[in-house]
Amino acid sequence: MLELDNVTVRFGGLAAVDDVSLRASPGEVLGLVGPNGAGKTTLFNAISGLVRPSAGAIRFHGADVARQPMFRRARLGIGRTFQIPQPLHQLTVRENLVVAQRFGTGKVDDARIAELLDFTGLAGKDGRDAATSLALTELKALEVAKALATGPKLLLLDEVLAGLETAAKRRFMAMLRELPDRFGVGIVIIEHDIETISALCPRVAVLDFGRLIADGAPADVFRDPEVMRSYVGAGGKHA
Ligand SMILES: Nc1ncnc2c1ncn2[C@@H]1O[C@H](COP(=O)(O)OP(=O)(O)OP(=O)(O)O)[C@@H](O)[C@H]1O
Repeated sequence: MLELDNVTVRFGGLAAVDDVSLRASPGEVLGLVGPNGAGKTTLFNAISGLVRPSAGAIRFHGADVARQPMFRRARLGIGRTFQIPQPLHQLTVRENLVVAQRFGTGKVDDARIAELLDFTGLAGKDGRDAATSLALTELKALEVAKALATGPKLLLLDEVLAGLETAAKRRFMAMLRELPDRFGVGIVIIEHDIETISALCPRVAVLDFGRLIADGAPADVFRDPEVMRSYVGAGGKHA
C-alpha cells in the first residue's frame, strides 16, 4: 500500500530523514519509534504532503504521490493526526468532522459522523466548541475522529497516546486495536513507549538521526544493540 524508496528530507544541511526505504501493507499496524529528533514526524510530513522530500519516491497504492498536494493525498486515502491536536478551535466538534470529511472525501455523511463520535467517545460533545470545552483526552479523540472522517486507507498517528493517563490510554489502545477491521485502515503509529508499541504493533521500524536502523518484530528490534544504543544515547528515557 505504502512504498517509500530512498526518501530524504533536508532542512538546510540537516538530513532530517536520510535515505529511508520502507513498506507498509494494507491493514498492517506498523510502529515507528526513535529518539527525539530522529525524523519520525518529518517522515509523516513527507508521506502526508506537508513537506516535500529532497530525494526519493513515495508511492501509495502504486501512485507516485511525492509531488502531490496534501488534499490529493487525503483523497487517495492518506490520513493523519498531529502530535499537538489541531482542531479548528472556533468550530464545534461536529463541524470539525464535517470539515475533515469535505477535505478527505468531498462530501458530508451524517451517519458516518455519528458513528465516529460514538466510536471515539465524543457522542454528546458534538455541539461543544473545540477550543474551550474539551480536555486533552477529548482533543486527542477528536484528532483521531477527524483523521478517520477523511476516509483514510492509511492512518498516520503521531503520538496519540502521549500524555494520557492510564485509564484513558487503555481505552485508546482498545480503540486503536479495533481500527483496522472496523474502518479498513492500515496504521503507522509514532509512539515512544516500548511496552505500548510492542503491545500494539506486530512490526516496528526504528529511526535514528533520520536513518532507518531496524525494521522487524518488536521482540527482535528491541533486543538489537544498535537500537538500544540509540535509545540509551538519547538519555535512556524511552527505554
Ligand atoms: N521545519 C523544520 N525546519 C528545520 N528543521 C526541522 C524542521 N522540522 C524538523 N526539523 C528538524 O529535523 C529533525 C527531525 O525532527 P522531527 O520532528 O521529525 O523528529 P521526531 O523524531 O518526530 O522527534 P520527536 O520525537 O521529538 O517528535 C530535528 O533535528 C528537527 O529539529
